[in-house]
Amino acid sequence: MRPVSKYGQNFLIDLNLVDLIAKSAELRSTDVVLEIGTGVGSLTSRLSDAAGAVLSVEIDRNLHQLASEELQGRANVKLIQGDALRNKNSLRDDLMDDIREALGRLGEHARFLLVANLPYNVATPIISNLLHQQPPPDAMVVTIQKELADRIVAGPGSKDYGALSIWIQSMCRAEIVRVLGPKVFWPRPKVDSAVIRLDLDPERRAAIADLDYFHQTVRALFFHRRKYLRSNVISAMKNRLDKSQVDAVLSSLGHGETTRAEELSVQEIQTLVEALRQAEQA
Ligand SMILES: C[S@@+](CC[C@H](N)C(=O)[O-])C[C@H]1O[C@@H](n2cnc3c(N)ncnc32)[C@H](O)[C@@H]1O
Repeated sequence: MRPVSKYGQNFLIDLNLVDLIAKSAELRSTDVVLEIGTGVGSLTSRLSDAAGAVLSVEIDRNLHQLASEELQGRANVKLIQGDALRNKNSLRDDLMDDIREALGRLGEHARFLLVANLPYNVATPIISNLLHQQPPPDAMVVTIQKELADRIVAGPGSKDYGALSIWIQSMCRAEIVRVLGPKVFWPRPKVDSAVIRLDLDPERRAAIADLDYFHQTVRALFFHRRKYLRSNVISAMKNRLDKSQVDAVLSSLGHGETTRAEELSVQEIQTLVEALRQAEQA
């Protein structure tokens, strides 16, 4: 078998780590697990042992074929061959239909989790997009590039803190479970990886009045990192709020002319975005 690098094929060869990922998910028999990147099915079989239903997607036809043979007879596993993404930013449509169907079947305590050794090139859109879905995952336990994990867990003032940290932390508790060096994969990637765990906080998510507005605005606030917050807000609100309206919102929240977005906590950014949304509606 020859790995296809454009598909981010770095397989975990240390099976203890495959176990660590599966164990970190603390699965129950009423859980529905989405895995993106079946590979040859080593993580899939462990997920199938512990969960109620596993839906696993693999883009590579040959791997899908191998995994289908490997996982034959496992009634709680559904394998899909194809791209998990419809386009750069959205999941393919049928995945959530399958998830909702399985959740309905497994009863009122059923939870939805993403557990995967993600293909690195699509890890960000997969994680970000799942938080827009209904339902979003109750938890995600995934292997990703360490550099991406650092951005996800970063706090104010850190160079890694940005729109992605805020989008995820506004809804989830985020922690790095384990840093993995290149040696535990075949072929070896050039960079370190990390297993991260994200736990959804439904109350925090419900506190965001408009998820699409929030996500877009947060991205715009960090668009020009070197600029002050005020100038990023003015650009983001172009043709929607004039400068005096932006200044009124910023000063009501105590943000001065030299405040930068990366100095604000997740909560402060949330409050600011909601104030801008309400000012637009006024
Ligand atoms: C990092 S490997 C993980 C494989 C396996 N789960 C493991 O742990 O060894 C990522 C897998 O995702 C697949 N993949 C890449 N892009 C994909 C996409 N857009 N949709 C579905 N699968 C994808 C790759 O072919 C590869 O098998």
